[in-house]
Amino acid sequence: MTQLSVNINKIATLRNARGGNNPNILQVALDAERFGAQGITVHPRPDERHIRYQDVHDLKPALSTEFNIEGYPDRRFLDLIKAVRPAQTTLVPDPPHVLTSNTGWDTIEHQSMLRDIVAELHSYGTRVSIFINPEPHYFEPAKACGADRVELYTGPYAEQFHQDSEAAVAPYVEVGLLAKSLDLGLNAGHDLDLHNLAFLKARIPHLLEVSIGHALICDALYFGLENTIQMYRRQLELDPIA
Ligand SMILES: CC(=O)[C@@H](O)[C@H](O)COP(=O)(O)O
Ligand SMILES: NCC(=O)COP(=O)(O)O
Repeated sequence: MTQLSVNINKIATLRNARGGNNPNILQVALDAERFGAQGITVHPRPDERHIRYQDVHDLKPALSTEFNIEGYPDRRFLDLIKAVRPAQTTLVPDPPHVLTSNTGWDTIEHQSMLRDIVAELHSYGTRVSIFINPEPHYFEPAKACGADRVELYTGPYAEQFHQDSEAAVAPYVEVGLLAKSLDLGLNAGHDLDLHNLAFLKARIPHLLEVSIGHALICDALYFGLENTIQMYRRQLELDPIA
């Protein structure tokens, strides 16, 4: 079964637009869980333009599903993980002012740094996932770093999906099998939506988790949060597409 982790960064973006506490992040996260989210994802960035470090501290004791914290592992981020101890930490190589995540780790170049960081994070009792492009040469080094899982960066898949869905998914299927052979758990995320999700899941049935924020929150404007979360859950439960 593939778990749906709802990324609530966009809720924080909306809240921050007026400086108050509307919408209330904590309430939205609890409602998302009640509506069927199987995890909550946040990606605090150094400028705290959406989720703030304090939000992360406030969320942890309230949540009853898996908490996934994504981010670049600078000292402040590592100390946050040490304090909060989420179920999963996803390491993302974003520089400070990037608009949004746009690539995975070069696990060859950053092998020794990642190995040290994964070991430190394991000492805090968190599962560690590494955000990664669908390129086979990065997978054995990711395993050698000690990662429990990898999260496939699905931005390029989403971009190509409408032109040629088979070509778009092919590299992901290949590395999905490679991850399985290396005993690396498999997550996926970035720009997944109601159009491209079921196809990805059908081609990579052993996906353990997808984290979805931007499109899901946009859809919730039209369908409501409860309906939307249920719609995404159903995409993950459809029979395989021929
Ligand atoms: C790693 C990843 O793909 C997500 O965390 C995504 O980047 C969301 O971050 P933003 O909400 O800042 O765009
Ligand atoms: N890890 C991906 C994530 O949390 C959400 O990405 P997006 O759906 O906001 O593009």
